[in-house]
Amino acid sequence: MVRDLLTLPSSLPLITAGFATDQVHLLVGTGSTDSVSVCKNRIHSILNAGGNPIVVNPSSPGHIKQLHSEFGSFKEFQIIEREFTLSDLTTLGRLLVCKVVDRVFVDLPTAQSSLCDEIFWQCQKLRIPINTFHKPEFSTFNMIPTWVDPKGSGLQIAVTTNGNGYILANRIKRDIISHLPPNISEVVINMGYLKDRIINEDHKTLLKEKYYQTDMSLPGFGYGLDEDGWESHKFNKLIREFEMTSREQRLKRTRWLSQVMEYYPMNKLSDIKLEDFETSSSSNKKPKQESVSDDIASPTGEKIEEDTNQVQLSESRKKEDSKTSGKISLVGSGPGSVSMLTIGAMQEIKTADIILADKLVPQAILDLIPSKTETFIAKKFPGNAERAQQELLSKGLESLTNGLKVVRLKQGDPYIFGRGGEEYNFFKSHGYIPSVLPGISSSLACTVLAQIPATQRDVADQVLICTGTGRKGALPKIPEFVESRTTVFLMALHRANVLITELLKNGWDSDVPAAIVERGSCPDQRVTRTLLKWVPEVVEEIGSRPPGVLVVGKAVNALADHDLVNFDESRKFVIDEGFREFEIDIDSLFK
Ligand SMILES: O=C(O)CCc1c2[nH]c(c1CC(=O)O)Cc1[nH]c(c(CC(=O)O)c1CCC(=O)O)Cc1[nH]c(c(CC(=O)O)c1CCC(=O)O)Cc1[nH]c(c(CCC(=O)O)c1CC(=O)O)C2
Ligand SMILES: C[S@@+](CC[C@H](N)C(=O)[O-])C[C@H]1O[C@@H](n2cnc3c(N)ncnc32)[C@H](O)[C@@H]1O
Repeated sequence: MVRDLLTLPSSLPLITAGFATDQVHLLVGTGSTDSVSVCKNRIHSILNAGGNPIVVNPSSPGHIKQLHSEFGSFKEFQIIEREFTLSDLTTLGRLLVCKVVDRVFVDLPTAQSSLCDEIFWQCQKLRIPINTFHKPEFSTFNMIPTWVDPKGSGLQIAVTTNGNGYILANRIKRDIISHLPPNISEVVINMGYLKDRIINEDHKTLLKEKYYQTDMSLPGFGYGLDEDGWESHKFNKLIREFEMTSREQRLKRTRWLSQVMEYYPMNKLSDIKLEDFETSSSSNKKPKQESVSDDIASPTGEKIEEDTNQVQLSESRKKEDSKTSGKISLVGSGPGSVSMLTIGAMQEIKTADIILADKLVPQAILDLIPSKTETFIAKKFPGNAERAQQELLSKGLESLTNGLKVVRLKQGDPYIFGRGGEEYNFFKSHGYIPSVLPGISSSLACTVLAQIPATQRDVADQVLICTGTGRKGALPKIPEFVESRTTVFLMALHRANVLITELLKNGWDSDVPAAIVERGSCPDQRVTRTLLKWVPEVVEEIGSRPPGVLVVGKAVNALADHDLVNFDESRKFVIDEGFREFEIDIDSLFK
């Protein structure tokens, strides 16, 4: 690589979102060309961030005129029409910080470029961040091309290539923005609104109570603006729906919103309301109470089944006198990639009157649904899965009695931990025999996507697909350890520590290879290889990118580069990011 090591930092810059409210930012010089566009962009950025831009040593009367006409109406903006002196650094700043300016931008005409060195070292001594235009050697930070949502949602998108090309960075930024849903502003505004409401209504009551730790147990959803903890594994941590502590009860909506942000189709997040949570989580919700009391009891499983029976009775009564009856299919949509959807599933998606989709059905599949088709996405999140299931079934039944073609779009395969069998029985008991279309289950797709041959001669002669979480969050019956078996655990990562402990207690080899395969076949697929004994701490370290499977067995490394998977205490895991989608030209397929 041809790089001028003298000018560019060898390590990557630390990207932060710096607060600049009321700060004084000094712009020394306005550039050596007729255009003041760079200076203008900086002044706009400083004003947008609530700062006070002061221009000193403007390069020409023309520049002064242009800047006054653009920024003259801003009281925060100043131009000092004289040469720069080093004392400006310690006299033009805020009283709060002894008049030291908070940030310096240098863009001097060529004739004054010798000053750059002096300004830089003075700023270093005073610990003032400094950027010198096109001189990285005299800079401690650089501005990066940033898109600011013009609708004021607060969304900003910045891209840096760390010196590989400003134009390229701008183009990458434009490409990212072009892929956002058109209503992204409304999505961001709505999510921020719901977060603030939940914090004010749920968390503040907790803060008054003795046991509430101030360390948010759900990073990425704290009071502040820190958004770098968003992949924490905790937002998906196992919560038993029917055995929540009163504290977990109070944080229920926090978990719900975290999962909605993680799972729900991006473009639909603008329509989510807190009432959605109430309806999908407790159709018999207690009357709203002023303060959250200790006696909120989660409905028991029996209560929910009774409710479901109520749904059945009332719907079946309706059915008797309905004139036409609808049709229903339970359709497996595969792990997520469109290239792994069956033709039958595609046909069902294209011809449905209403689609009832799992929350796990990824965006790429949902995007295939014709815009005219009503889509209802299960709001199943930790702690309200049963109620959401009931809501979904009654929606399906209502549509059937109205004579609609109902497609129940399940993630992966309907009969692999998809409640497909229960749903089949439910609709059959109401006189609707579902047609069931298999899908590629994530349990097998993820092994292939991670380059794991689930069976291979002299490596593995059997495959076991096992849940990590049973009814009401119970542990499954722990399978025996078989050296020649590949075991794929689903619904397991949110309780990896408990599960692994049980496996090791039951004679599983702690050094057997293991792989965590998350968001298989989606653009943000992640494969993490490690050893079984280290899975809990690896999950803790890399955070959660659900949904994910845990694959255990010698087959995990059968095709891997042995140097890469030769783990020890100093290197316990290796990550392989991303999935290269097969290009699918759907139209040509059906010509
Ligand atoms: O490991 C993780 O990160 C979370 C694992 C995970 C679970 N449910 C989930 C996922 C996928 C996901 O949300 O990423 C999400 C999940 N669980 C399930 C489905 C399929 C469906 O409900 O249509 C789905 C997907 C729902 C959807 O996408 O809308 C099904 C399920 N949940 C459960 C079971 C096991 C059982 O009930 O016997 C089963 C399989 C039933 C069967 O064999 O057909 C139970 C389960 N799964 C789980 C939990 C913990 C609470 C919770 O997190 O929902 C619980 C406890 C409970 O629901 O009472 C874990
Ligand atoms: C309730 S089960 C549904 C399984 C689904 N019926 C199937 O056949 O793939 C949900 C679990 O499937 C796994 N899962 C689903 N989609 C996945 C994906 N794209 N990548 C990795 N794991 C996935 C995760 O273990 C998740 O906890």
